[in-house]
Amino acid sequence: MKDDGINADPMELEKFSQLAHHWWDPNSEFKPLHEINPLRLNYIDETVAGLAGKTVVDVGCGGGILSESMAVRGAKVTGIDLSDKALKVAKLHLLESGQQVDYRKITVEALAEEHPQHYDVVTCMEMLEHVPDPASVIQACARLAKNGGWVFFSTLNRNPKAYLYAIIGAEYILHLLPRGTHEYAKFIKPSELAHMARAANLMEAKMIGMTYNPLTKTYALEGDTSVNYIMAFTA
Ligand SMILES: C[S@@+](CC[C@H](N)C(=O)[O-])C[C@H]1O[C@@H](n2cnc3c(N)ncnc32)[C@H](O)[C@@H]1O
Repeated sequence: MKDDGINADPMELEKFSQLAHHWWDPNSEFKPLHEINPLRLNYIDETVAGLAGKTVVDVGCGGGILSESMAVRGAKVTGIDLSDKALKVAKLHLLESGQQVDYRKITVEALAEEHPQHYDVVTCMEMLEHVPDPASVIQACARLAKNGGWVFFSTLNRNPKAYLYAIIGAEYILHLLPRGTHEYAKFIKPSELAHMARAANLMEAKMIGMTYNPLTKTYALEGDTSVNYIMAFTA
């Protein structure tokens, strides 16, 4: 936790704020998020046996790519983030899409105080590697879920291959992401994520890898969790 008691890195938030106006451009810095979105959306939808009618909170929602797509599937979605600009873009996009998402600027820890055991599904994707204290986010996500509800995290694994693919490959060679997007030390091994989740009383249910093939320029969900992965837990 930072000195001000807020579990956020202002420089990380600034990074996303600077780029926020590109959020819905599928050929921008956010291209990877657009491309992985159908994969993770289907994975979540199938895992929870249908998002339709479920209450969902999307933690670190950014410009709302995942939040909105879950609303399209019929979920009642709240999206939270601490970047004003990302939230503004997310809200503006609702005017275009006609979808409904309740976007709020609030820390996940504060929302968990406000609405403990409230949501059927909690998603926290590509966010843990950008916060000072991921364990605190995991605790809060666990607290937000109803008993028996689902909690999803996705993040980057920490090993030499992940460094090569996620930083050298994605940022320096293929230019999929701006340089400085990711900091290797903040990557999280699945065993570490599972440990923090168990400490938050979550039960590990399943895990899948998210891979990128630079030859076909396509993403896939498969068994290889060595670079990027999604872990699903029940509360
Ligand atoms: C890589 S983006 C991912 C956006 C979205 N989850 C997705 O996968 O499409 C990371 C997001 O986390 C947000 N973020 C970083 N630290 C945060 C914090 N402490 N609380 C809430 N959001 C945070 C950033 O503002 C940014 O929108």
